Amino acid sequence: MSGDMRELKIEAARAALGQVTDGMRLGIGTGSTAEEFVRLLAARVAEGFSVIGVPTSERTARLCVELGVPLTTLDETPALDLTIDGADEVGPGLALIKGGGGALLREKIVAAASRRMVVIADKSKMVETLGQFPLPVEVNAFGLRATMLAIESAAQALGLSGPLAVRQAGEKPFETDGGHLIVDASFGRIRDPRALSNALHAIPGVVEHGLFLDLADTAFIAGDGGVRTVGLSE
Ligand SMILES: O=C(CO)[C@H](O)[C@H](O)COP(=O)(O)O
Repeated sequence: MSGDMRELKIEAARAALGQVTDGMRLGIGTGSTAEEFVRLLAARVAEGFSVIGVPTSERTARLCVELGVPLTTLDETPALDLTIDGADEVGPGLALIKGGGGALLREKIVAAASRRMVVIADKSKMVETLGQFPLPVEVNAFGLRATMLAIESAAQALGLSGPLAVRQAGEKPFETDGGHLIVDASFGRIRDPRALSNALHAIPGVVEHGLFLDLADTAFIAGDGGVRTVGLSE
């Protein structure tokens, strides 16, 4: 990652930190941008700021522990004030593609348990139509081929097609924190994300997918001219 790109992620994360107030119960996202947020948050905690966080992945949990950000679980704290997370794509109406880091299931559970979700990203993530980034679909390993066929035909019924790839981690399939697999679906432009979301949810082997609809209310998008605040109407 170039230094400039990292700087943009830090700027977006800093803007999101401005939304955090003392005593908040936070959902803490996954990925390189969310990790910049954790670093900034940890510095505030070291100054005496009091927050408690639910991490959206084991990776984020490890970083929080290392940097001294207090953690809880969603079972102990089932209602959160604010989730801050990155995204792979940010489309109109703050529809998102997430799951590039493989944490989409916990990310969606945590975001849905939060009163608000704020997205932090650099400008490269803003798109007119979702789908240039392959859509991650978390699936149960049982019946993988049947599930992939079902995904293919559900997509086809919506006029979508393209290769499906089981995500790999070196020689082996990538395994999520929940012990599932990820199928990355390169459908191209997804003109009706809601229809695709519903169709994927109807497939028994699909655990969850990376379309985040009606979850985020604000995005802080960092570009060369500074950080742009994007609301639901944009
Ligand atoms: O959804 C995610 C992880 O599952 C990440 O938020 C997404 O992949 C963006 O990551 P980064 O900030 O590293 O670009």
